[in-house]
Amino acid sequence: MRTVVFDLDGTLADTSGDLIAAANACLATAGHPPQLDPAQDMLTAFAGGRAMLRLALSRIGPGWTEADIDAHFPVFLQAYAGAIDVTTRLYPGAVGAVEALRSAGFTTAICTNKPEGLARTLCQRLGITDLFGALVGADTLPVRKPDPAPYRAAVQGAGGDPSRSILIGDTVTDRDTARAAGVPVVLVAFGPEGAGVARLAPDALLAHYDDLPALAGRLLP
Ligand SMILES: O=C(O)COP(=O)(O)O
Ligand SMILES: [Mg+2]
Repeated sequence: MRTVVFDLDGTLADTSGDLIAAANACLATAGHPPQLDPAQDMLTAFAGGRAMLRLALSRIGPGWTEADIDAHFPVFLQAYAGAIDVTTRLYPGAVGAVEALRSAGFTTAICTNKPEGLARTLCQRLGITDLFGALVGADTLPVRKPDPAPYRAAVQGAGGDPSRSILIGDTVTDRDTARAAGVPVVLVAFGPEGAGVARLAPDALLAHYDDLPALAGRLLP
């Protein structure tokens, strides 16, 4: 069975607006004005909550430490959980492509560095839970991407074989996960960097989800 594994943030869905709003809400509880802008800071949003908090605290001033990030992180997660699907949208064609892959006999899974609970909540709100045979999040296993273990768990959870699988993602973390697992990686070219993600030397770029079924067929003949 061939398997296509998807990253979530920045790959299946544009979650950046809600991630940035939650980071700004977290700063507000500490008395700070908003530091992150939905248009300018998308790339950082897709690098995850901690990356957003590091950028925000750097803009406020020097002297912050990783302990400050750790202290802010639960507040950020709580704000995000309360407003996870306000502006978040699936990318055009994503659902159709996953349905087409499944009709063509592929199994599908999600491997994300979002906490599993939040990822499951978001998938339910977006109505895509049943399109995936497995979902592995940042805290499902003791290790997260770019460790290959969550990737392999996602493939196997969907009933697949890692040696007959590919990863669709958006960041260097996804590229490194695929390399560590020894599988092809496709990076989406509709994110904030556009086709600039080619700098990460993926096996292929995906300009639009309509192209994915044919591309998956070529990478996994
Ligand atoms: O929340 C993150 O750190 C990134 O999540 P992703 O792995 O779904 O892109
Ligand atoms: Mg991502």
